[in-house]
Amino acid sequence: MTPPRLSFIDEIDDEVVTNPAVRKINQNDNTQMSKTEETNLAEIKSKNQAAVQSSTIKDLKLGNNVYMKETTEKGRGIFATENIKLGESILEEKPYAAVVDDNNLDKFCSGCFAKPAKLLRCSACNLLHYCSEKCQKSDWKQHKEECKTFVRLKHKPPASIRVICRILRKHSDDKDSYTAIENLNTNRTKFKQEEIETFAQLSILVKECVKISAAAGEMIDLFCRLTCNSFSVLDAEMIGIGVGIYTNTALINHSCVPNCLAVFDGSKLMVRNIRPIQKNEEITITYTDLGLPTMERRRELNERYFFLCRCELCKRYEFKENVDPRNALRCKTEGCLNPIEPPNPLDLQEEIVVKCSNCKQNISYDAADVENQIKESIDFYEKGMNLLTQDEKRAISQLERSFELQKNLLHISNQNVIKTRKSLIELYSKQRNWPMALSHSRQLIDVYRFLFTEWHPLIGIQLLVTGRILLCMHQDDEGMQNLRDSLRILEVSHGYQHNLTKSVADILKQMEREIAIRQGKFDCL
Ligand SMILES: C[S@@+](CC[C@H](N)C(=O)[O-])C[C@H]1O[C@@H](n2cnc3c(N)ncnc32)[C@H](O)[C@@H]1O
Repeated sequence: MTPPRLSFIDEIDDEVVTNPAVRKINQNDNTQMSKTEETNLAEIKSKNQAAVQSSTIKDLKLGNNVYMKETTEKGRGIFATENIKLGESILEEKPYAAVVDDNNLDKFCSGCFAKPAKLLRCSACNLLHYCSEKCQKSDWKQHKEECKTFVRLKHKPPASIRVICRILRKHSDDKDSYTAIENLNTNRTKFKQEEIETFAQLSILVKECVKISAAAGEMIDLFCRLTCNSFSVLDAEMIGIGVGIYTNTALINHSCVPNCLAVFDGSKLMVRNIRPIQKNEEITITYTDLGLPTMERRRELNERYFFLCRCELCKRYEFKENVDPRNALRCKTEGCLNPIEPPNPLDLQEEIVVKCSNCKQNISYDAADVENQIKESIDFYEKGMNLLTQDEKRAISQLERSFELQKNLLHISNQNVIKTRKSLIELYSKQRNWPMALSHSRQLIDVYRFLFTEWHPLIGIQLLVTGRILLCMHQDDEGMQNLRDSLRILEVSHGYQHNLTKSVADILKQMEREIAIRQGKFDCL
């Protein structure tokens, strides 16, 4: 599962930060940078305060059924002006700037983010690809200067730098629209010194790409804003393909039990509600992967967005008696699938006995042994993932070894089991080993139904995957039923107009027609 938010700093690999060119300029620039920074800090702080205090963003155009309000706990947020029934589009927004990820540049169009069978490559920089001349032309205003830079620089800037450069170029062309960027929350004072230093180093790289006169402090501020406000652009199946800045949607706060989700059609972002919403209820999306254990979600939200999540899901697992299945062991009693608390790494006790809240049996295990098995299964998983592109059969064998260890030890919804199953489904499908792919895919539907709300798109997508597998196995009736169930969810999570929803509806129509012809019920003319 890919979180809809960008891991902005993670995107920038160590190689870029430790690039000698960047270090050298940085050393020479050090004193100047801190002085400039100091002079700018007061100005920046007052600007930020003005922005955060501004429920005064008068020209903010949001959807018809929402308004912005400031709260003491979360700052600005978006709220419903009326009751909203399930599956509506709450906000739709084109990106202020968006770029395709480095490893997807030859797979997705840098203009519309579509994934056609064939792409045209920019013949000057050889880096960006487009689905059509039309897309290339419409992106040219953005790409023109960038293209020259890519040709000039040996080291191609990573996606995070490319997106910042696009923002800065837009700034010099259209100062008014830049207010939307300045209005984003910086959380500047909450970043660690080492993060600010990384931003300072990366600013040098940005300045190599764009001719700008922005002071060092302003640049750092921009990095802070993007870290807390940028989105991973996802493909229709919720896999990350790029990074984008959506200035209105960035006003929506987080919950691990969100009433809405961000889905994308190309680079257009749509916020759709997967639960009915009451008048004046806050609109929420998730900033993190909801398959992660609560402790990890909280840690990520705190490190990245500087808040302690107090949603009902996080609070539920503050109580020891509630075991989070996302990192749980499984009950050893036959037929009992209850989650069992995993060993605490800080606990020195070897033999652990816990009472299963479902079957009431005492479950005992050796903490060191369990930890070793988990570690071993992760090692096999990683070996399998490293072999993915070289040798699919060996990759499967390593992943199967990982799964073998996990299946009797970990809860079915444990994040490690989910990851292994997902990779196995992909590999078995590539190998056309449909029965194995089917068995994992069916299990994953159950897991997602257990973890997520009824209308979560991942359930719809897994039903679609399962339906396709079944059709490949000529199990038409069950395959069609899975596709129908998938369509019902996608109509809510993605909407009728989304290309994915339309393609599932088309497959269904086509299959119904084929089956009718086969059964002689339909005149093919
Ligand atoms: C993308 S911004 C959302 C809009 C923001 N509240 C504002 O005023 O601009 C992310 C920031 O909002 C705040 N935030 C978002 N969700 C929150 C939550 N559930 N609890 C507390 N603060 C939250 C945090 O400060 C976070 O860094």
